[in-house]
Amino acid sequence: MPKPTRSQGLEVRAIKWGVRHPGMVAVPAGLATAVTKSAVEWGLPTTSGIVGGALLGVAGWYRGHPASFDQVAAPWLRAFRRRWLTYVGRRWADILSDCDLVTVNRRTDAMAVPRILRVRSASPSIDTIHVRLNRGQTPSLFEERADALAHALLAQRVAVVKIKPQVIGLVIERENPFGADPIPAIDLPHDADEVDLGAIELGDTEYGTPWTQSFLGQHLFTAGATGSGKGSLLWSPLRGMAPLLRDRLVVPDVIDLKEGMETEIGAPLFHRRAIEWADAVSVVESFRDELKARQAVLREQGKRKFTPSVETPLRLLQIDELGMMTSYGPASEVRGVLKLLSEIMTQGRAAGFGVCGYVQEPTKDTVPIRELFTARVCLSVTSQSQVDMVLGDGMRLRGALADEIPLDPAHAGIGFVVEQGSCNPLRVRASFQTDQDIRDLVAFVTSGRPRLHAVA
Ligand SMILES: Nc1ncnc2c1ncn2[C@@H]1O[C@H](COP(=O)(O)OP(=O)(O)OP(=O)(O)O)[C@@H](O)[C@H]1O
Repeated sequence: MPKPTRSQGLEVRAIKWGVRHPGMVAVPAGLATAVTKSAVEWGLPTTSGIVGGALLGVAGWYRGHPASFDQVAAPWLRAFRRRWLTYVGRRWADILSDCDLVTVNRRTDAMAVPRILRVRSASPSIDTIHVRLNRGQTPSLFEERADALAHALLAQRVAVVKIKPQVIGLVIERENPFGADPIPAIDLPHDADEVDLGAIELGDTEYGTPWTQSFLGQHLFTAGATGSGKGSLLWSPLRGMAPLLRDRLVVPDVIDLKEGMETEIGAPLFHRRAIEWADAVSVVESFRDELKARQAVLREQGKRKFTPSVETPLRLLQIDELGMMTSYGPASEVRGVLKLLSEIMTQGRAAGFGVCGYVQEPTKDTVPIRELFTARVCLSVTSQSQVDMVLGDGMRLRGALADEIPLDPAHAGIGFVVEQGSCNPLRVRASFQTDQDIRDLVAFVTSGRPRLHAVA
């Protein structure tokens, strides 16, 4: 038999590599095969040129458009690297064996290691591995061993998610990217041109970049158990918009049915503030009436969209503990409130009327209008199912372990968001506003103008 040439030998080795490691995704084997095939057909110089060109293209993408690189290419490259360096054959087998998660055939004594089907790495600190269970194993066996597995993988925690019979997802949280100290409030912007309503800074992302949120044509939903830090997401948007509040290009209302405790200190910032049920209903009614009037004005002017101005400011309605309005209030009136809020939220976006709702309990029963919110933040919640309720189906499996965020000051304000255009959760931490920060904000906004607010 003729001896294979060097390039044929390479090709055979690449194919064998893929066959010998069947759990290890087809990508490397396919890639290696493609490269060797190209080397056989076009020669090494051409192939090196193509590979080099591709690498340069990736590097150019990274430098030229880091945001889209982070969203699209980085998760894929990270997953690839982790698959082949961290969760690779022998190492994976040893870890599972040490954690008692392998099975041994009684007849043949052969050890079977649960096979990795897929590795995803949505963020630098969270991986999700899909694993096929051996016959006789159950997801609860992995749940029992999750702590041991986390230590063996040098991770903070491992959560187990059932995907389908015999397949589980292991969500591996490698580290907490945020320190124990709160992220300080941003410096107060002084001029209106420093503020972009399409990107108000709320805190940091796990990449250490600013976490921004648009308030143009958006309704923001924030869910979190008591003590999770929802208050930060009430004050941070206002701080980010400070000069616009001062110049009346943004006019906020607030409903705070917890006896006004959360918002008392910043009361002068609000155009209307309600701390009792009857006033709260009238704030929602007035907000809807103003929306109707704004729509009429825009129609007369032949405009389909508002532009923030003193005559047509961005109107924000912040509702702390939204569940009190949409579920726990007097039964006879809750229906009317739901109708008003639905009207505002379905029609308000183009006219510049946004709603920010804050809830402890994000279920449909408590917040039937949940689906009308266009942006969502999930802070620490009390059950696994609440994560997908807030962020969308499958987000917990993709790494949003919001139910595992400890409810303590060192973790307050940490949560997950799913940015527009992305299908991966992003870990974020809201910046923290001390009482003094809120007082400074009030002083800045109200300086040189008569008090704006009128308690409804
Ligand atoms: N972004 C943050 N960073 C660090 N610590 C925070 C942050 N936000 C809040 N905290 C801390 O967590 C505590 C609870 O925060 P907060 O009152 O905002 O929670 P909450 O979710 O509004 O709770 P509740 O629903 O009971 O009002 C605060 O007293 C503060 O010490």
